[in-house]
Amino acid sequence: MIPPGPRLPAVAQTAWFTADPVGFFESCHRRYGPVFTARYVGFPPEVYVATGELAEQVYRTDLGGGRAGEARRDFLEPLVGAHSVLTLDGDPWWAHRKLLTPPLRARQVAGYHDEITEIAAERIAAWPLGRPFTLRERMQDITLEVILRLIFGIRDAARLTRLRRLLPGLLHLSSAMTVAMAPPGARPVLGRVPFAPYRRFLRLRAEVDAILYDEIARRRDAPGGTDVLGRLLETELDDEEIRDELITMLLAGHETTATGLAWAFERLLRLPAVLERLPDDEEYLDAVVREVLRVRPVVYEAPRLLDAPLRLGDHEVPAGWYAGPSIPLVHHDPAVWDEPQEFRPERFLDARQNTRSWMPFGGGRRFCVGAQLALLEMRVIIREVLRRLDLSVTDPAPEARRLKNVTLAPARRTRVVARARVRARAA
Ligand code: HEM
Repeated sequence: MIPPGPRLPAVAQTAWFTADPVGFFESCHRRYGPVFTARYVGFPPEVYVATGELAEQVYRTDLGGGRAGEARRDFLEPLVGAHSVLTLDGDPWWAHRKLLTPPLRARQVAGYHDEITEIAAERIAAWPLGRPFTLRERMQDITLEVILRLIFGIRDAARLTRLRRLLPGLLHLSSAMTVAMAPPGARPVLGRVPFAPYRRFLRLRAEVDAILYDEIARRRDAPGGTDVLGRLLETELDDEEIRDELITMLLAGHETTATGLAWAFERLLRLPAVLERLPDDEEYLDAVVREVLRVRPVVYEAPRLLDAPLRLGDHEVPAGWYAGPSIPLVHHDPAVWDEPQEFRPERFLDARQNTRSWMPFGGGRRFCVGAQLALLEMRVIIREVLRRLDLSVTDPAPEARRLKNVTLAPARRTRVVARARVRARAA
């Protein structure tokens, strides 16, 4: 039996999902149970599952029968190119994944701790005091810098300045343009239309690529370095493949981590008892980060495009459809999470916690390759902010979750006021 779902026309489901993704998931779940079908304009039907156990069954298709790469390719290829671990599948995917994993392992990224601390301290020192501002952009500024210095390995001040200026615009144009304005078949034409966003995107991309290829050439002449680019240059990847993977890590790791941090402060500033125990208890800080990503997962889904029909309990999902977890629903499964709505970091201090139902980074073989870096960044940046500043919110009401590209972001972008700490917290 095909999983049930709303009878509304696809256009109405798309509008509902876009306006309130979590509300849409919750309503479908209540009405149709833990496996349901949504229909969006321009895409094959998508089946969502609401438990960790069912999600695992979908992730098992990573061994054959499901393609995570193809599910993302149409949106991402204009920016990440044809050689990205995000959009490849099968053997070519594995060839890249094998090379990208070692430099992003926990032990490797631990070596970035001090430099992330420095970047955060430098940036936080420039935040305004005593007047409202939005934290999300400030977090994007920090996570971009981490990528430029520790992944791209760029040290040259002029180059850093140019990329800081170019990359936010490129990312912005690419998300707006690929989804809404440039279906794959129309791209060659749109690329020639003066003033079309797609043409502007191509121009910006060419500017960024010129800098990246130049950097790659320079580094081939002077090998070494502990950044991720240095490690990729030791592999058999050619320049174009390396360029594509650098942009992939930027795209996958910049806005996601910044949004996770924006949610961390959106939650913490409304939870004085939790805030009080921060930031110096490292184990508790780690639990706080994990709990933030549970109650406010940044990425809401991790679909696979099915090559073959997939059985999920009493249901069968046809080949050619998408299947994957609704991550917010899995993270609020009452059979696994005691009082799921409550923010309780202590859950993660308990070693028996069921981690199968915690999937902010997806799962299966396509599990986020940058998860360890993201977790480290979140711990370090939260700690550095709290050591230096007292933050307060401008409006005590919780911020709603809004769709922002592939993420769920705080609607008011985490609006706060900062004051210097009278006595700095212990360093
Ligand atoms: C809080 C921050 C982050 C979140 C919530 C996040 C979430 C995710 C999710 C849900 C997936 C899809 C997994 C799946 O399909 O099962 C993914 C994939 C990926 N992420 Fe992350 N991510 C974050 C940070 C990063 C960072 C910092 C990097 C790199 C530096 C990164 C690189 C990637 C890559 C390359 C993939 C594709 C993996 C593959 O298909 O083999 N992510 N991420």
